[in-house]
Amino acid sequence: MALLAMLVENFGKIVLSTLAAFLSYLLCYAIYNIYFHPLSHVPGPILWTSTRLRYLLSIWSGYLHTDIQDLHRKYGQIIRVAPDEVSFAVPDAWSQIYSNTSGTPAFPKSKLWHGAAPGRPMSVLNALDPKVHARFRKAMDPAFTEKAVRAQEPVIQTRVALFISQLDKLVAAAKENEGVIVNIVRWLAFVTFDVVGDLGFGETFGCLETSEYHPWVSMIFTSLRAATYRASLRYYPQLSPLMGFLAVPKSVMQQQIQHWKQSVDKINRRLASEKERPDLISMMKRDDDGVDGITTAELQATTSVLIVAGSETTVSVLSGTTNYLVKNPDKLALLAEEVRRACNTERDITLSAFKDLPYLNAVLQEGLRLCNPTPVGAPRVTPPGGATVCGTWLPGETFVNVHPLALNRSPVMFHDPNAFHPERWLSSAPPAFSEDKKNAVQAFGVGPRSCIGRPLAWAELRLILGRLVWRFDLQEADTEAGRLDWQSQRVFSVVERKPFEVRLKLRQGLAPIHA
Ligand code: HEM
Repeated sequence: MALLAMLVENFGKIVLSTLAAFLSYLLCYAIYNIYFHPLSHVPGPILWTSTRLRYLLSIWSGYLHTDIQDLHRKYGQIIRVAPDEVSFAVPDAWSQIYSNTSGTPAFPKSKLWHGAAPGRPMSVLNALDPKVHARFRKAMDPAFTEKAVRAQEPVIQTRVALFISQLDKLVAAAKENEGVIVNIVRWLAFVTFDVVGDLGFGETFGCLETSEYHPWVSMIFTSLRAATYRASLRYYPQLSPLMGFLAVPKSVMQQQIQHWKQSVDKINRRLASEKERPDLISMMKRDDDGVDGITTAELQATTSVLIVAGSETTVSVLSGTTNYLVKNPDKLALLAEEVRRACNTERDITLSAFKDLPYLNAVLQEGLRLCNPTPVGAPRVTPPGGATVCGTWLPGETFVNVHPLALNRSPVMFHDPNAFHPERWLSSAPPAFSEDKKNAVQAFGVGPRSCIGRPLAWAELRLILGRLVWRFDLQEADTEAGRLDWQSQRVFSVVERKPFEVRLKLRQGLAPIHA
């Protein structure tokens, strides 16, 4: 009783002393990080290097990518962006961090960002052990080679043809010569999700047929934003349960569970069907002992990852590139001229007809440079014994990252870095671009965990953009959504794409499909 009375009487003092102790601890922690931490020699602003709070606020605001780009501009190519994190804007860092180089294995992923969701089987993304990851890649490889993509071409072409035909219907319904204003981001999302759904699940999401997002697809961005919040909170595990509850509403958690169940159902339906078709599921190697292939549960988790990894990225690059093209009509005219000259009729348009078109490839390279779909990069950690990257010694368990935007838009790497100049990628590039460091751009990543879907992505990028520009004249729409500045959008692991409108007209001399 006496103790309780004393506590009540001194409640104010106890709170104040606890607060003072906490603030003193915080101050000592910040002073240690700024002046005595083994990374204190790496330049960076005190607000970012003293605690991780500023970094987290930046993630939560959706502007980590541009904040880090600004910090690189101010503090240099190798900077400290949190007490235990260093960001590199040096091309050599790609191979030194992400590749297996002469006896030094690629730096591992951190559990903090890449742990499997509770109750879910392991997928290729969170197979953290290099040997297990190698088993996944070996089992998946046959589905992602150039040869496999050629076999998958009929599936891709069918979806792209429907994309064109649906847009044609909209154009045909508009007044002659006026064309129609469409939110092209939606349509590009419809086609990329339907392609990857058809290849991954053996059934499309029906987005193109219904001109609507399938609920599974609508959920993806909310899910990724929730996953970004949840992962970022793992930096402070003590606060995680409370803040996790605040940052990720229960309804989103329930939707995520629902999302997972639907994926499993779709994959099981595909596995049970007798359909003989060249899709991803049929080409990945299965082994329920998990020795010479991936198990059914691993296949379910990996296919679900493929749908997201294969669509969110491709749709961002296509939308961003279209955004730059309509704002640069002279470049758009060059592209249209090239693709139309290459194929006289729509039937002539094949993967092989478009594969080596220099200007189409240059436009897409420039799109990948300016509109990187994952501009916050791919975090890794140094091995327990520490490592040297680009001449900078880093203790063990230091977070490291190459922030793509800081390199891709750097005036040190590129002439006129924020402008859209496909010409810089041509073999006959104008002299102004001769000093460009093209190897700074690694949109598909580097090393054993780089993008397995690269050949498929290139096939989709060329066919979808090429066929769009072959059939339609595109113009900037004089609407608010038509003026979207691509670079201003927020990022939560992937770009939070805003509506972007363009005016579409049927190319002169072509008859509408739906006359
Ligand atoms: C323009 C389109 C694309 C871009 C820019 C892109 C970019 C990337 C990058 C940078 C990584 C490496 C991430 C890391 O190092 O942690 C990656 C990994 C991955 N991508 Fe892509 N990607 C694209 C399209 C695709 C497609 C079409 C698919 C398949 C349908 C795909 C499937 C994957 C998978 C499964 C991984 C994980 C690989 C592993 O962990 O071993 N991506 N992608």
